[in-house]
Amino acid sequence: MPVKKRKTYELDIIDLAFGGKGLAKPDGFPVFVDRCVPGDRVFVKIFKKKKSWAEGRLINIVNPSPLRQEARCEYNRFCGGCKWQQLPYERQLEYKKRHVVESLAHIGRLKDVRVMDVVPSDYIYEYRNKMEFSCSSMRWLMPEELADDSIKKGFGIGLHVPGTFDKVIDIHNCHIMPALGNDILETIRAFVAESGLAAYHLRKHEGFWRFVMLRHSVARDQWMVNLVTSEENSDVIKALSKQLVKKFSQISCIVNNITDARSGVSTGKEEILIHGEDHLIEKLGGYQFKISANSFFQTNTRACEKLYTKVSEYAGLDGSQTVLDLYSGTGTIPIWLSGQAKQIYGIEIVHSAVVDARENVSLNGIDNCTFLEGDIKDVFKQVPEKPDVIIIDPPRVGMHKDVVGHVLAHSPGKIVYVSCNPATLARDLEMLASRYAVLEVTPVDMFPHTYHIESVALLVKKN
Ligand SMILES: C[S@@+](CC[C@H](N)C(=O)[O-])C[C@H]1O[C@@H](n2cnc3c(N)ncnc32)[C@H](O)[C@@H]1O
Repeated sequence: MPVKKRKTYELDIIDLAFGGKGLAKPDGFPVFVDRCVPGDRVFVKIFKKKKSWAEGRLINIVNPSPLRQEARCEYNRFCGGCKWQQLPYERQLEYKKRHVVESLAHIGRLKDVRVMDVVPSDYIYEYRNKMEFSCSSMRWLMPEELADDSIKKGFGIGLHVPGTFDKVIDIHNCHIMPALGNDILETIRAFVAESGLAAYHLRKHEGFWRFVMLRHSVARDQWMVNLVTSEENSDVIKALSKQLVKKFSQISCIVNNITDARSGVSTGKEEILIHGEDHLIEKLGGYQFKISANSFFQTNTRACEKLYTKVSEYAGLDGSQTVLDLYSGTGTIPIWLSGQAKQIYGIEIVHSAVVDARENVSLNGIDNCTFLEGDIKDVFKQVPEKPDVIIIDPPRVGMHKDVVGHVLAHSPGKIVYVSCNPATLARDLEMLASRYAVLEVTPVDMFPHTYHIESVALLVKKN
């Protein structure tokens, strides 16, 4: 075997593989290494060894690839957020397209599908409209911080080291959210540090401060601050709110979500409105959307408009069709298409998302969108009309096989499949390919500097 666990090796990175990791092949044996660029010569320590592949940790770069660029973010070597910053954006798009093509060919056995160039994100920094930072009483120290005695070693607010639940990097500057978010976070950090209340201990499950969620409305340039705590303490939360509102006129909403759940989920069991309204208003195209603290909304607003434009184009509606939108979330796709269809039905499992969808429909004065609540595999039968077009936008795991069965049984003339995971996209398209021809797939980049890629596929019924 060419490599052994816990040993270090000097390797040449020859490609990028699944999950965005660099690939080296000493004597033909695949070794995956995170945060590498093809053309890098790197020093690597093997930490996982399987029969047919191994995984190594980057120790240092012996010879950087000519492709490599300086990452803008100082936490880039450790943070789980955006690991591709060292790769120029055009190259990121090339690799993302290739990932879609290869997933379709290898997982879905769909070799001849036309895959278009990736639709890029106009903003490659400051593009995320929502960030969720964890509070920790035991923050993880970067190597240079370990040597600095002036650094407070306890409390931190930030993002996790990938694959860990208890290692939080104290992030002072995150480049993928709008810059003001960092100033807001800094004010919160200073307040929390002086508050006399402990940040959450992620192993002992003790402490008051749990998460800070920041949300931004591009349309109104307004911010929501969601302070997630383990219990209620209105004096402290109101004091922080007062400071924030005084300093940042852009904050239009502050809520306090309270949760004693042990899991790292920032959704509160109870929400208390502290300042302003309990939601933001965002716009997509000409439509307005109400976004509450716990609602799902696509995280890159401008790229979402590009995604939905592609959905409209593929749906090719002329006002006469009935559309069924599976996995409809807060109703954004039905509302986006409402002016182009006779009637649209959405199915969504999360109650609060369905409530938001219905509110969003009335907010926009729309009368041809109806939402059904429940698991699609159970609720599908309740759709009162046979759809001409089905839109499918499932979570990363893709479609349940019973849902595939329902879709095939209804066999609409056209299917538009939106996916955030090329692997499950390929698997599901293969299942649909018995009755449908996959005419075209367009990847849309919603997540610059990460290997994630959204895709829209157009399927038409075979004769
Ligand atoms: C990727 S989101 C898409 C949301 C929406 N189309 C959008 O663009 O904002 C997937 C949605 O599917 C919902 N979902 C997941 N499993 C479901 C199921 N079995 N039945 C119905 N909805 C489900 C989730 O709650 C989530 O809102």
